[in-house]
Amino acid sequence: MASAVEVSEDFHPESLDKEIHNDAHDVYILCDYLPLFPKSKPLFKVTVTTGYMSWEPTTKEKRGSIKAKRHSLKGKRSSSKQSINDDEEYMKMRESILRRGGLFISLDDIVGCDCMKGMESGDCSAYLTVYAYPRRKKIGSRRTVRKRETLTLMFNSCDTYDGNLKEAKKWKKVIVCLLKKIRISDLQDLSNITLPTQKQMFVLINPFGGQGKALQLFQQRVVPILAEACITYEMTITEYAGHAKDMMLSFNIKAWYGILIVSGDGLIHEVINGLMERADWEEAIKTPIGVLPGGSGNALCCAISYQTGEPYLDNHLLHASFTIAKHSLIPMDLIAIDTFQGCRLYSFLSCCWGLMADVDIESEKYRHLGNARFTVGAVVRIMNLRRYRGRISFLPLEDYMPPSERCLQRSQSVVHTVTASGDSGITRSQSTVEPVDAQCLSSNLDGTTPSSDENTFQDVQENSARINGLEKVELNGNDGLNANGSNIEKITDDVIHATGSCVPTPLLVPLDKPVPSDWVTIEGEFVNVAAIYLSHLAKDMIAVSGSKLNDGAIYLNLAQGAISRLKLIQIFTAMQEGKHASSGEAEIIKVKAFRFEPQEKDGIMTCDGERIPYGPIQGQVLHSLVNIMSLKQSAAPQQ
Ligand SMILES: Nc1ncnc2c1ncn2[C@@H]1O[C@H](COP(=O)(O)OP(=O)(O)OP(=O)(O)O)[C@@H](O)[C@H]1O
Repeated sequence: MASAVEVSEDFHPESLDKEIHNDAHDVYILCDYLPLFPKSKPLFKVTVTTGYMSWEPTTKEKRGSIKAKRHSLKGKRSSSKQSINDDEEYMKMRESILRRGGLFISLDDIVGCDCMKGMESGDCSAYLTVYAYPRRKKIGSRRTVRKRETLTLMFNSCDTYDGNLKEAKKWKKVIVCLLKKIRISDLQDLSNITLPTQKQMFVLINPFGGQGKALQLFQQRVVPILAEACITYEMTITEYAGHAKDMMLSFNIKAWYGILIVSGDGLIHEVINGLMERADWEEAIKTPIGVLPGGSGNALCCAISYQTGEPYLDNHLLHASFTIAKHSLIPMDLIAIDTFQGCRLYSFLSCCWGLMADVDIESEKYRHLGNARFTVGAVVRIMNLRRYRGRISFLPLEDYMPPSERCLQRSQSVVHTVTASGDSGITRSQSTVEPVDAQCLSSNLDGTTPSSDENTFQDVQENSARINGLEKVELNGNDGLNANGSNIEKITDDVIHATGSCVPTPLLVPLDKPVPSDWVTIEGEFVNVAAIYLSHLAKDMIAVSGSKLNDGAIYLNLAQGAISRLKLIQIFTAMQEGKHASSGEAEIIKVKAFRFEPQEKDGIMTCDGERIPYGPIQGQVLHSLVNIMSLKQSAAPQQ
């Protein structure tokens, strides 16, 4: 990091050309900053370089006039440390500028700048306002949060407004280039630099997301930040469940920079599945996707903030909007999910069966509580605990060591077979396992009607019928419906349409075939079965604190049937801070692929928080398929 350039007070910007010549990576600007005393001498030396902007008093005499400011800086010094990089030289520079009574702001905290005209008649000055969101200590808390700050430079060396505006525009361009990491080797070259034309964002808003305030929040609190960052957009409000997915099927990927989703995880699921169903899915799924918290859970948005060290417990919308304004593209894994009805879904968050799925769907009736609906739902469900019998198979990502306390039977290299005659049985290479329950659906999905498996095949039929039947039951009971009471429609919609692109999934064999021999199978009774791929399930539910967007891993959360209510409450409590870890009765296993085969007739299964037909499903990781708008990932998540 180069040091700031010392220049005299009568400095003229062009004179810097010579000085920056030997240091082609950094640009320095010096201009008048006269917000308090128009038409007086410059108070500050303003420096802009690749890492920061700073304001310093130019003369000793003038220092008294900014005494108050220097005082307030003391508090800011330590609190803003987290938002700037750790480069030693950079820190030294910052400290020295602050010591001299200056202001310092990291370019990482600046979203944009704009030229303006003075309000007063006769003022021929041009103003350049810089919009920044540095982190400041939250009053009464040890946490830091971003606060909007504007810094205004006045240009008044010319007698005409046009002359001053020309100068202001020039420095605006310099700042924009630095923000966009466009190299400027010489200020004379500035006119030769063409800034990339910015394509618009396609903004999708679910008016029923969360507590139904997504549109209002977007207009009041997001639009101003997008404007400061010069991000243009066109807004579309979804009209029905499934609308976003329909739009994605014919979305013109060439016409837009990216898709900005203002909703919860349900709309993100729709967008991803719409893009993946297209014939050109490989290109379409690379369309940058940004998310703003407009739902109840907002798991992806929380996970992004968590990984980048951005606050999300306080004013998440502001921090997520800042992320969009400053974003880089970070790849995210998707999970290809095959359902027993032959549907292919693409999941970015979770596939759940048991407790978590029950809570997600059953807590819909507490939607008015916002994010708290999950806590209330969890307490209600734990008090009325259900257990589900089934078989879980997975391909471990790392060496898998089952906990010795486990009561369940488990076998490495267990193969379930369905013979040509349709007899269901088990062959195993190592440990002893009881025969598979004859009602296991997955062994019979090829449609054969063997004598011993007749029930099983009927189960498949019944399962489909149950979905239709459920429609009435749930509508009558007003249970498990989404914002417009369309949950069942959503299931039906997915069942009918979710075929689409055939992305290769080499780890998966058809659901009616036994899992490959290098998979592990566990059979028994479970309270919770969840394949999770993000750190968060909701704002205060950190299911897997170590999960990254693109770590190629699925985190299988299994709670066996013997688990106590107390233990479950302890787990849910620990999840609020991400301190939940593997224990004997509740394991977290890192896998590449999984299969769930329920043996109970009734239950709830969810994919990304949306209900899917109840029956066998399987999934595998598709590494780094999606481009997500995020900040650069920080070394350690903070909150
Ligand atoms: N205009 C609409 N009318 C009714 N339903 C809609 C509309 N637009 C979207 N939906 C559906 O609303 C459901 C819920 O939306 P979303 O998931 O975005 O919010 P949420 O459930 O509050 O948040 P989260 O999933 O984070 O908890 C989705 O299944 C989506 O398909």
